[in-house]
Amino acid sequence: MVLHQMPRWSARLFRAPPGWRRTCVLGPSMGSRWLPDRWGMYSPLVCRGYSSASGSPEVMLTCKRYPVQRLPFSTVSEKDLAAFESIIPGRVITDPDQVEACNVDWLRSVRGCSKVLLRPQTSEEVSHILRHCHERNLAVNPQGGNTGLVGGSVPVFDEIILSTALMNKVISFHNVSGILVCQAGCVLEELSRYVQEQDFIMPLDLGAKGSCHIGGNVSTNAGGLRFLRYGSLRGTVLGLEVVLANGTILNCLTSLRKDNTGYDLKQLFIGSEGTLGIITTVSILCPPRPQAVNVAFLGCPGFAEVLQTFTTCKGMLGEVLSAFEFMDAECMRLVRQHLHLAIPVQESPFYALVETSGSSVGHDAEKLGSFLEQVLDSGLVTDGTVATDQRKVQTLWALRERITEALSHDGYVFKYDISLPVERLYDLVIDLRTRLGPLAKHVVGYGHLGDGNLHLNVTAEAFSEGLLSSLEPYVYTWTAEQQGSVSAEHGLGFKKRHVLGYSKPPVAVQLMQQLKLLLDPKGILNPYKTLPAQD
Ligand SMILES: O=C(O)CC[C@@H](O)C(=O)O
Ligand SMILES: [Zn+2]
Repeated sequence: MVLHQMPRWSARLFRAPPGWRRTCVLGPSMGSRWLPDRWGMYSPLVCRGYSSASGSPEVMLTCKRYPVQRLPFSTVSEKDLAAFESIIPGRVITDPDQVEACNVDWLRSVRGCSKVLLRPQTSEEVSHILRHCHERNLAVNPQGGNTGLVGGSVPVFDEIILSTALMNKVISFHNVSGILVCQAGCVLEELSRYVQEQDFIMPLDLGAKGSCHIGGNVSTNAGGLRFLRYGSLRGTVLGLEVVLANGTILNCLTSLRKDNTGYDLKQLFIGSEGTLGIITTVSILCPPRPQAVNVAFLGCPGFAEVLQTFTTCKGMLGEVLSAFEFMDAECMRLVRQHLHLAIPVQESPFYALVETSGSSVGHDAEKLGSFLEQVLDSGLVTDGTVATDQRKVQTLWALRERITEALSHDGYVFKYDISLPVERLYDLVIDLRTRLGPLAKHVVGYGHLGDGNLHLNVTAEAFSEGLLSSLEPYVYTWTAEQQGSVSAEHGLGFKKRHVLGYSKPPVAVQLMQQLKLLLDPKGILNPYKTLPAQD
């Protein structure tokens, strides 16, 4: 371990908070108001939030908070319910309490008023449901783990909620190629555990792993914590089965690494947030499980030093580097304050989390040791700690993964997920602190520095139009001026659909609208999402 070669460096032990990273999936009854949060725990915040008896304020209806008009879809009739019941007997949910939980997003920032929740188990059932909805002009909101951050996974009005929760079977896993084929509703953490038992890992990892579904991950093209090493789902997803708006099943479920026959149709459904079709089955390439994983948690005196640490890291750790995340002091303070997690290094203006994943314990430790020596000696890093055993590795990761959760305890959160040239990644955070002054409670910046992805979060006691108008369109204009992306990895959903034009030219937006019309002529699939409203 690095500690032995380098006495200045201390590997410290932290106690994980009780219940940390407990796994759960939606209970079979769906009658419970205790829903798992994105981190797979039954957190008090979520329990309070979903219990109307607790007296916590109701989330304002999306159609009241935002200027949005219901499109002329039909409304669900008794005959429709009977038709659904014949397709999925016993899995048509109309109990208001159960449906309500699926009407509200995890952040408790948007709320629809759907009256019906459907829980199919197979692609054929999804196909029959969509055929009926298409004929009847009924709008449908596909929903996975409901962990999205842009309001894409809950209805805006009374769209039927089609949950993938019961589509949770692994279909096959090939332990030579590492190709996993599974249904869309498999929970990411359960898949991770499943493939790990066979010495593989999932190519993506997210803070929300305990609740999010692989189908949701693919339909939003989720990025996450392993992107730096394993790249986008656009590369690791090998095939998809998708049900189109009219109920047709499109089988592109190949498990081939190479296939240049015609247009790559599956790419249309990756990242289109359920607006072009509902993903029902996924074929995905899993990398072999690394034999040695090390995590270093470092304190840096400034953002310039974080950047230089990253450059040094790439140069010295090269092929074993698997993650480089950064956090500012403000977000770590909130993690300590709201989650009571101990920060293992001296208080610093910035922190970096570096992960290496390789095949040789000794080789990786040696490389990491020289890197740490170099960054410490040159003053790029002022304090740090290293973990090699799994429990400590997870404890360090928790400090990064649980920032979103900590922020949600701080009040209403305005979220921005931006791609920027890495050297400008933190400028907007500094700029906004001055611009917003006391209007904001906290302005924090953290994210996937290795991918040029900033998570800019602004907290306030409550949602406020005034604060919103100081933030938008300012943040988007600023980002567009740097040729950045206004949504790096969270998608556009409902909340960001109107800003697509900041990152894509009019011709591209028009082509997207034409594709939508071609695949979903009645617009029944996840309406009011992804594409800007058309007049
Ligand atoms: O809450 C956020 O802004 C980011 C969530 C997620 O993408 C993360 O990287 O932790
Ligand atoms: Zn992220």
